[in-house]
Amino acid sequence: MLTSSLYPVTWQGDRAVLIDQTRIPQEYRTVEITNSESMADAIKTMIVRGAPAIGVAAAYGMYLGSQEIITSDRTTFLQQLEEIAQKLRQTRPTAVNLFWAIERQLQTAHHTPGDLTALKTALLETAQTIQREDLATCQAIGDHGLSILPETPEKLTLLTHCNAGALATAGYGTALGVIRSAWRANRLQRVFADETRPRLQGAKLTAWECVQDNIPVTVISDNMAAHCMKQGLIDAVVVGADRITTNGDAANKIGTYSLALVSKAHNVPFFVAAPLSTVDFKLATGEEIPIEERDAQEIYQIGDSRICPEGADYYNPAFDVTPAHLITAIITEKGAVKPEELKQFKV
Ligand SMILES: CSC[C@H]1O[C@H](OP(=O)(O)O)[C@H](O)[C@@H]1O
Repeated sequence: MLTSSLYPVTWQGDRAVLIDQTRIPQEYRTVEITNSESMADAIKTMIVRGAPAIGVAAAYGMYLGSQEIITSDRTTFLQQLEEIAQKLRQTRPTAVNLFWAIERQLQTAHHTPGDLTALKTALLETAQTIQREDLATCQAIGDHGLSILPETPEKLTLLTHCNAGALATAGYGTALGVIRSAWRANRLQRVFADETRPRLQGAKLTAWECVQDNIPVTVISDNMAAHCMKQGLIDAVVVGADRITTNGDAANKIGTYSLALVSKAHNVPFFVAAPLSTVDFKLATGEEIPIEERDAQEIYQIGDSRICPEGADYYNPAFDVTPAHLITAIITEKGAVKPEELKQFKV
């Protein structure tokens, strides 16, 4: 039974309802999505974000797009559905879940016999299945995390980066799923949350999720992790991932790589929590992962305030890649494994 009640995407009859994550924590608002174009925009503008969550969103976007196609001819329908798939693919390049969910919907379309009404129904059912599977996957990740976290006489203090929580998934979360399971098992003292510049998902979203669940949380700026570890404040680091390659290299929010280096320097276990849908077995190493670069305004502006002078240049990669040798274990729904053991799950 799922214990989280926070779902970033819900299906309500003929529309997807998204929590608008750009407004948390100042306000909790939802956005109704009734067409594929709006879903693509919601993913690109990060109203919905987080690898599994954008996979779920894209899956519903494919169904909404199918409803927009006016033809009774199956070949024409499938051609136009591919155009909708391409529109959704072009939203964000790094999280493999987006592409995996779109491909799964295309497979559904191509392999569903009967008329187009049956095909469209199958697309909705597949989106709902993807969402339901991810909910169960996150719970399993959380529970497998308990087996790998350090055994300490005191309750644990865990550091996380960005938001890999219920908001980033179908619910419950991956890194925050491990944190929630540790909290429920009475093994967690406190969470340290990196603010995670420039979009501040840690300060805004992870802190908000922890407060909602009454989990003690301390927000720190991204340059504090080393100092905290040197003081012995951190027992382990648990982060999410947007794309993991066959050798166990993991792309995650920018700043994860430096956090992994600092963890290694302080001999602090560094865990990546992610569903197997985040593993891209078509890629051998992290060098091949496309890294999204986002608008410079995310760097030079906070809210409505510009913090940098005109005339400066900006660089805004949204992700970086942590090499497998810096990762203690990858926590999946099938168990926690060393990075080099990940290939056992390749089908
Ligand atoms: C559980 S995946 C969460 C993952 O996605 C985040 O990126 P973004 O907020 O840009 O979608 C971040 O990398 C998280 O670790």
